[in-house]
Formats: sequence, C-alpha cells, structure tokens
Amino acid sequence: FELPRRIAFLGNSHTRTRSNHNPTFSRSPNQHGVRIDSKGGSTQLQSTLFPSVVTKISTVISPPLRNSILFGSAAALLYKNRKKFYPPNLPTPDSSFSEPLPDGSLGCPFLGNIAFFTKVGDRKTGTGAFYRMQSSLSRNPRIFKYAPLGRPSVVISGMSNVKRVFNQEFKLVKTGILSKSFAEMFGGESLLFATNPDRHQFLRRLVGKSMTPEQINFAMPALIASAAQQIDTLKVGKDVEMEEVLTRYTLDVAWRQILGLDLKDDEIDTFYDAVNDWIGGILSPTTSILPIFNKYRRCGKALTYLISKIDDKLDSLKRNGPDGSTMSGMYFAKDEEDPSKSLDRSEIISNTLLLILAGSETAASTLTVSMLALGLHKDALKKLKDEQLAMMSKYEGEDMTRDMLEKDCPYLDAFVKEVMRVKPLATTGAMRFAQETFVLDGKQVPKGYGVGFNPYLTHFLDPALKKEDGSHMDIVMGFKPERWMDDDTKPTEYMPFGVGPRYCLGVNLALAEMKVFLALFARRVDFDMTNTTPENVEWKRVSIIPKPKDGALISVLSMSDPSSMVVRSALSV
Ligand code: HEM
Repeated sequence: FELPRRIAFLGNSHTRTRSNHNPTFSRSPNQHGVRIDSKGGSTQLQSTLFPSVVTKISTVISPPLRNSILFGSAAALLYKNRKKFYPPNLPTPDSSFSEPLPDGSLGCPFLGNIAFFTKVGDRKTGTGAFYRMQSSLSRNPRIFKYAPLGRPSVVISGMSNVKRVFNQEFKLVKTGILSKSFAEMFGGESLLFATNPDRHQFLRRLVGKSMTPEQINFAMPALIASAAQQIDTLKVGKDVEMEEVLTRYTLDVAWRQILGLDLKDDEIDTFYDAVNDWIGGILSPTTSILPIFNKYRRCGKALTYLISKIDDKLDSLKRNGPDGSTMSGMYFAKDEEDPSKSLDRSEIISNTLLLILAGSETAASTLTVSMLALGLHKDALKKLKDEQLAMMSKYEGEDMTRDMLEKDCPYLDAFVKEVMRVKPLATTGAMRFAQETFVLDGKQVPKGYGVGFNPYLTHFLDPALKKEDGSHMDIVMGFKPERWMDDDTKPTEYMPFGVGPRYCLGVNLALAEMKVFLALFARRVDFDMTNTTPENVEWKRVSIIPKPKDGALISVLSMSDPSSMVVRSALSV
C-alpha cells in the first residue's frame, strides 16, 4: 500500500523534491502504486465516500487494525445517524404495492453489505466491482437492491430507467445529507446540498452563469496557458506519470480559472497542499464523528486558508470590477428571473469550493485514462495529430478557441466521448432518497430507500454495443472513437455527466479543459507507455472514475517546438 498519491505527492513535501512543480522524474516503475481519489459532487454520500475512505485507511495501516477502525467508524457513524438510517419498517416492502422488491441482498442489518467494503474494485476493470457483481447477480441487471452501511438502497441503470427516476429529482427522489459537520467542511451553502427545487435552480442559474459556453470562451487563454505549462514539464527520454501532470493541470485550472488568482511560485504548493488537506478531511470519517475537532485539524486549517483566498478575491473583484474568472462570473451574476437577487458572499464561497472539488479529480482521471487510450491506440494519437495539423493550417497564427475545438475537431470530440463511455463514474452518483414508493421494471422501490444511478452499468448494458464477454467496455478491444462519428453506430445509452436537474454544471468547462490539453499534447508529444501493453492493462482498485494502476506512466520519445502549439498570446496570460 502507499499513501494516496495526491496526499503523498502534494501533501508531504519531504517525500519528493518538487523541482519547480516539475512532475517529471526518473524512477523504477514499481515505485508507482495505488492512489485514492476524491470526487466532487458525490463525495458526501456513503456510496462514493466510503470506498475512498477504505483505501485511505488501507494505505497506512495493517489489515486487522484497518478493519477494526473501518467497521468501528462505520458503526459509530451509523449509531450517530441511527434515526436517519432506520426509519421504521424501511427494509420491508411497502404493503400497499403488490410488486416485489428488486433482487439483491441487504446484508447485515447493521453494516449492510460487507462486500461493499471488500469488493471495492478489481485490477482487471478498476473501481466499481461491487456494483458490477450485484448487477450480474440480479435477474434484471438494471435494478438491484443493496445496503451501504445498512441503509437499504437500490441502484438503477439504463437510460430510460435513469431518466424516469432522476428527471424527477425533488419530487420522486431527493439527495440527503449524511452529516451536518460534513456539509460544513464542504461549504454549507453549496448547491449540492440544496434540497428545495427553487433554491437549487436559483443557485444553479447563478453559479452556472460563470460556466456558459461564452464564459468558457473567455477562459480559453487561461486553460491553454495551464496546459502548455504542464506539457512543458515533460522531457524527452524521461518517464512521466501523467496522472501527476494532469492533477497539477486541473488544480492549476482551479486557481487560475475558477478562482482567478495570481499565485506566485512559492504559493502554488501551499494552494495544492490546502486543497489536498481539505479533500483529505472531507474523506475522513473523523470529520463526521468528531466534528468538534475539525477546526484544529489540517483539513480545518486548509479550509480556512481556501476561504481566505476566496475572500481576498471577492474584495479584489469589488475594488477592480469583473475579470474572466469563474468567481467573477458568480460575483457579478444577476438572476434573470429576479434581477434584484444575486449570490451572497457565503453562497459564492461554498459554491467555489464545490467547483474546485467537483472539477479537479473528475477531469484529471478522465485525462489520465485518455493518456492510456492514446498509448494503446497509436492510430488514435495519429488521428488527433492530423486533425490538429489541419486545424493549425486552417487558422494559421490564430490562438485556439472553443469554437475551433467544436467545429474543427470531430475526432477529438469522438475520442473524449469514447474515453468517458469506457471509463465513466463506476460507482453511483450522489445518493438520493425515495420520497414515495415507486415501481420500476415491475419492482417496487419503497419510500425512504436510497436511490443511486450507475453510469458504468448503463454504458455496459447498452443493447446496441453489449458483448457477453464485456469486451465492448475494454480499453483495448472495445475502444473505438469512430463509433461516435456515424449516426448508425452511435451509442444510445450514455450518461457520463449524469441526468436530470443535477446534470453536471461544469460540463462546458470540463470538456474545454480536457480538449485543450489533448489538442496541445497531440501537437507536441510522441510517447510510448513505459510498462503497459495491451496484454497487461491494470487498474487501481479504488477511485471514483477508474484509473490505470501506474497512473499512465509514459516514456516521452520526442517533443516538437512549443511554437507549434500556437499559444503565443495565451502564454503571456
Ligand atoms: C470529466 C469531468 C467531469 C465528470 C465526468 C463529471 C460528472 C458529473 C456527474 C455524473 C454529475 C452528476 C452527479 C449526480 O447527479 O449525482 C456531476 C455534477 C456536478 N458537476 Fe461534474 N463532472 C465533471 C467535471 C466537472 C467540472 C469541471 C465542474 C466544475 C468546475 C463540475 C461541477 C459539477 C457540479 C457543480 C455538479 C453538481 C450539480 C448539481 O447538483 O446540481 N463537474 N458531474
């Protein structure tokens, strides 16, 4: 076991020399190992929170002690929240309905399904093994029941089922808060915790104003600058763990674009450490079990630091007027439904924190998988390069815009879509709770049950693509970006960014961020995978979006001149 990489790499400066934020280093491949992940929107909920906690604990202590701590913490959390977890008669079917409960076991009455903890992921496919197993055991793989931490719940997959239920957010199902202290660590005014539809819509309208396609156009120079800077850290002849480069990139986007800060070199590490410590706190059971100590812990101090940065930025926006940052968009946004309404300070703070959390890990993981896909499919790298060359000659001397990426890069678009088809979120989204008993595919889901969706299973079960051996989801055998370029071969079961009123608010930013990096990378870099071949692809057991076990370790073969990137003006940002 090893420490969570973001924690090991960013949090402990003594573990590795940080040579001017250059993550390129030579070392033997076996020094690379498991990393846990943090994820944005859904970390508050047991289904996504606990796999991460399991690994985090696994990384530092031996199994018997680890299991005692894990189950002790789970039991303490359960006891603390017992009234929420055990409304009377919840595990039993609603007697006013004749339909049976979905297939699946609810496990132990206190801890629920133990396999939820022990079968978090496997090397062959990555995280989400528990869900894959439960789905395969159910007579209808699109719905099964289980009990994370003893809370009876169902997992729903398949677009029509998912849309039927999750389009009715706030009516049929609603998110719930596991712990108040946890929500506080997260910023209590975050739209993630809004359970009233009007309030949620209000927050989404105003926070979303800073992430419209027009706003992302303004963000392009900052995205290009961040990507170019990270690509510049790669060196020919060196092995590079791309996961680290990409984590740096997405955190760079967080401080440059989301917060609009101008951090000096020595403060960049402080910012990274703070994000890391804060996420560590969100993932730690101690945060919910002993909230009284939160403000004295590293996570509490990190939160105070991040809030102070956001506060300073708000003061500067007040003094100096708008800039191109996402925070500026939020600060100056007026509600079109009632122009007298805008976001107050605490709403901006909470939602800025949410964007940092929701945006960095998801995009970094997807880009890390993209690196593996490019390394395994050299034809895809060549097609990306050719497309970029054609675009550069068409717009000779012009900087890259979002419009160019949209109109002139169909292969890049197909490539990103295919990466997110094969390796989407493999656990559930944020857990909702049924507000009334409902029936789906002839099975009842009783009022009070937890209800989650699973993007991986939805893609896996796509009848148009499904192969019994699962090879349609395999990054070697099933990876075909071209399928997205023809209406006849396009997948129909696809939900990497969720469904319904909680559909990913950062989708425009996420796609621009990922496409900018891939476009610039393809223009400049030629590489081989250092260890991975089509025969030995392995995945980290635990993460939110699956990631290659070695963090996509690559050997850089050649790099073209930076001027080929057409980012001159962006580099001066
Ligand atoms: C590849 C990158 C990303 C993926 C795969 C992704 C995926 C998702 C998914 C599946 C959801 C729905 C969760 C649910 O319904 O339970 C979601 C929600 C959300 N995402 Fe993303 N996301 C990505 C990037 C981003 C970025 C860059 C941001 C912003 C900076 C962002 C902000 C949000 C927010 C604020 C929500 C909550 C929306 C709400 O509750 O109304 N995401 N994301």
